[in-house]
Amino acid sequence: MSDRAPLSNWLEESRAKLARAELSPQAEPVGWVARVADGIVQITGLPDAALGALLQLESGAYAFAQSLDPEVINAVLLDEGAAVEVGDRVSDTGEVLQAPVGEALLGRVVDPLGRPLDGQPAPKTEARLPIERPAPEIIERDLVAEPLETGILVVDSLFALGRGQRELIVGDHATGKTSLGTDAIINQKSSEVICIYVAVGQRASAVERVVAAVREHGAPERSIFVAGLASAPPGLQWIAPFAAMSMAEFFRDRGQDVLIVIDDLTLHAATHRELALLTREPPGREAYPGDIFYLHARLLERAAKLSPELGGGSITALPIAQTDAGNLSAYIPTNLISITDGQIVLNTHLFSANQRPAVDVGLSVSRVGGKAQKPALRAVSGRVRLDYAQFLELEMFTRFGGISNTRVKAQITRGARIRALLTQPRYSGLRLADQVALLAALADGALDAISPEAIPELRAQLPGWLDAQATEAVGEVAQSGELSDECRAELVAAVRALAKGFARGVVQSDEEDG
Ligand SMILES: Nc1ncnc2c1ncn2[C@@H]1O[C@H](COP(=O)(O)OP(=O)(O)OP(=O)(O)O)[C@@H](O)[C@H]1O
Repeated sequence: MSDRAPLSNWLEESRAKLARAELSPQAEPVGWVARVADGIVQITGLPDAALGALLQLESGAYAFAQSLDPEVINAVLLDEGAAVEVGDRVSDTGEVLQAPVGEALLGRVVDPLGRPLDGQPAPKTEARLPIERPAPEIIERDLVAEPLETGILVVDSLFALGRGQRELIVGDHATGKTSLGTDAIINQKSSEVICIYVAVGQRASAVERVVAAVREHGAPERSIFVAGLASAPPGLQWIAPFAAMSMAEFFRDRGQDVLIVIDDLTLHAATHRELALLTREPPGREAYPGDIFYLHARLLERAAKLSPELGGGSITALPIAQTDAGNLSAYIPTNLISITDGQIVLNTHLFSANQRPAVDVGLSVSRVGGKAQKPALRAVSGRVRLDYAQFLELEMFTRFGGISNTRVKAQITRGARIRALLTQPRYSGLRLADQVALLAALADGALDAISPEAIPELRAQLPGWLDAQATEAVGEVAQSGELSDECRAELVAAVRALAKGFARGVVQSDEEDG
């Protein structure tokens, strides 16, 4: 009897505790891996998961829901070599896939999820944003009216870019596409623009070259390198441009200007096709799924100039696309050409003829940037395009025989000089005043006395020479963006004086000039 008293006390206490307990049942969405192959996991038992939901597998690996069926979810793995087995538990994190954003990413090389690839500690980012975000509404946008200077004469004078523009860089393999994008990033050294380079499906060594070039010549402290490397799971490559766009939007929303180079969308399209085929989406033209246009349109629409009420920030996008045998009418290049506000076409023959950047001026176009061009540059670049186009046509005829007409001869020598001017080595961006001085001098015949072969050396010496000989004009053009008659005269006189040395065959060094 005495043994039973403690037991009944305990029972009573427990009953009282249970009565007091507030039970709030919690359901945790849990699914199971039904199939796993080629970076794709098929999951059953998560009927409420959202498209793009971030899912965590039993091994700790992450995947995101790429397509939803009533019975099964196709999710793309985001972790390399994740040990996934059939029957593993999968939980829905309740979040859509997000990318870390913030200033801590500046100067860093990271994967699309913000994990470091540069051997340094993980960046301490202050916020996260979904990788898929809506593009700004029409009412939220402003006109593209401010130039984004690339420092590359052929681009800035003939196909000027504006902040908030999307301009495709398109060309065959090894025609200088990456170099053009990298040079545009490097030239932002003298601006306040934040730069993001996104590699999709590239080799690590190629990304390393870009990082090294920006670190040596540009402003790495204002640049972010996001790499979805060829060796990374296709899921990571797929999200890379979207994650990078969210990283760009963080700065845009603070009123800053951002330049994003996406290298390249042809490989991104191939990754999208690979994932779509693995998840058994119906293949369309060239086996790409039906949403391939929408995929890139919704990505690139996010690059825009915001209205002053929203801070006036901008994202300028330079997506890159690769062609085969110069075929611009292939599926992906035509899609991208119709999504963007223009294209810079790079030509293999020009590249082999050492005319670099190998920009095909006949096929390239900038649909909005011209309006954003600084008045000083607009004033002097008007004729160049026409003169150059005429020269290219005339040059073809000269191949069939000698030219006796002096006017035609003059046009050809002038064209050859324009070609020499538009040929520009890497890492040698020109300032606005340098570009204006060169084109004004060309128009006024100040370069007529020198041979096209001497032009590269003249161009190399020009910035230092102008700083010394036309200080006021350089300052005025840089500050106002306008070109007064006095300024123009001062700049042309300075170029004429520099050209004199070359005309005599004497290459003056800066010290001699000083
Ligand atoms: N303006 C230039 N002057 C001199 N060399 C250049 C110039 N632009 C590019 N190059 C050289 O051309 C080569 C190919 O350039 P790049 O890698 O940029 O081409 P790509 O089209 O991006 O190649 P891929 O198809 O492999 O992506 C590089 O060695 C680069 O240094």
